[in-house]
Amino acid sequence: MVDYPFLTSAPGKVILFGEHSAVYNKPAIAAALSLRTYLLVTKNDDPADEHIHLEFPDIGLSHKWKKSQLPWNLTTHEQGIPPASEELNAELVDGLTPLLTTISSPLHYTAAYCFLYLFVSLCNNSVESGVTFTVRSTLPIGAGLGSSASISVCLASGFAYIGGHIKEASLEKSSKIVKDSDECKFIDAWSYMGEKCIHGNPSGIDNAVATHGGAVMFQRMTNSMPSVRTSMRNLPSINLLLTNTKTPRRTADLVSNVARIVNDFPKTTGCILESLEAIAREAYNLMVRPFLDPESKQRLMELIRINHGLLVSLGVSHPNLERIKLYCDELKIGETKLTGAGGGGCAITLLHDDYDTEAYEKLLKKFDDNGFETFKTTLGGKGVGLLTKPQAELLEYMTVESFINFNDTNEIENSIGCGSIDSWKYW
Ligand SMILES: Nc1ncnc2c1ncn2[C@@H]1O[C@H](COP(=O)(O)OP(=O)(O)OP(=O)(O)O)[C@@H](O)[C@H]1O
Ligand SMILES: C[C@@](O)(CCO)CC(=O)[O-]
Ligand SMILES: [Mg+2]
Repeated sequence: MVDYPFLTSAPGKVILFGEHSAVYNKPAIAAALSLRTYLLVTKNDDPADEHIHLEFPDIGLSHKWKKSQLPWNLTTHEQGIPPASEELNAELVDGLTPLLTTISSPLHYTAAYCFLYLFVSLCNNSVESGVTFTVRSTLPIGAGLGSSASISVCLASGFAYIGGHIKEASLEKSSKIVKDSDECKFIDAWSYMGEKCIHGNPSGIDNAVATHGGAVMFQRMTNSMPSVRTSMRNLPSINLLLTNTKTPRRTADLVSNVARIVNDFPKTTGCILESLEAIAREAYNLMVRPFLDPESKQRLMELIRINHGLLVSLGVSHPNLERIKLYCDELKIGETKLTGAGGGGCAITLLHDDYDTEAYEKLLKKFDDNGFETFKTTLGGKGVGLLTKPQAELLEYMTVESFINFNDTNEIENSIGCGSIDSWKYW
């Protein structure tokens, strides 16, 4: 029996090399961020409440469904982990459609669709009504930092916990554990289905990083083989600047546009995808060395520039991303590439060791003038976490209202954040 309220949390990610080519089964490198999404699960005391409530204030979405109206008969709850190749359950997708007709914005629709798909799949009909699922994120949403995967992981882990598919997380996840826990495998596989609801054809890299944390080289395989995730334990300390253009875009649109180009220009794009693979492999070899010597660092910088150029050729840049690159080039600050799906969202700049601090100040001013936002964050953080009552006193008085009313990301992080409360448990 689950003791309400409880919280789950998962990190965003930054892709260093290999976005988009990851969808075509090429290797890519990504690391978890310290920016995270948090899901609060509460139960009210009203016995007459027959609803399940969703509160997604970050995107302005509040909704509820009568529990008895959900298509419970369209799932098989014995199914456990879905195979890597599994498509969304078409009958369930059809069964959910009438429940989403009043939601018109695509941003809201995909979030609610992901919520319902995972909820009906993972919680069974005996789940209590009067439960509210409230999500807050310290990540920018739709900006290339894996917000969709981190919400999918929060939902999949929360529902799997309620549905009894996974057992309690433990307070100390030993850094010596090399094998993935069954719980993490379960959450990874189901959050992948959540990502499918949000953007159709995900590679699985974002949800893998949001589940397991750390830094990885990831490659999706063909023919139903499970993806390969190679942990990169001692990532060299690289000085990265993360800049958000704040230009909105949807990963789903960018991924489907690349699919069209790949289809229309198979030979040309085949070569581009192979080049992207070579870049990720060389970057991996450079980054797993114990020490990044100046020559290796220089090569890494050049790989960043080449990677960005190839992404431009696939049509996933944006004038604002090019502006970031232009300013960094002009002021000789470092090499820049877009990160995530592109089309807006964020860019990363690997800083030269000897960049001029005055030039750096000028750069920040230019970014500010353009309405861009820079982030300080650390790479390689923890994966999916759980906060439950006996350990966390704050849950005694945490309400949906207080959670929604956190003013900003600092307040969220300081009040409940994985970085500030050490009673978070990890699977
Ligand atoms: N905090 C949140 N609250 C509600 N919905 C969210 C939240 N975070 C993400 N989403 C859902 O995820 C969608 C954004 O996902 P999308 O894949 O387009 O961008 P991203 O994951 O931020 O970037 P990328 O996929 O390039 O890393 C939103 O439209 C919304 O449906
Ligand atoms: C664009 C993409 O490669 C990364 C999005 O963060 C899509 C994916 O791999 O699922
Ligand atoms: Mg996404």
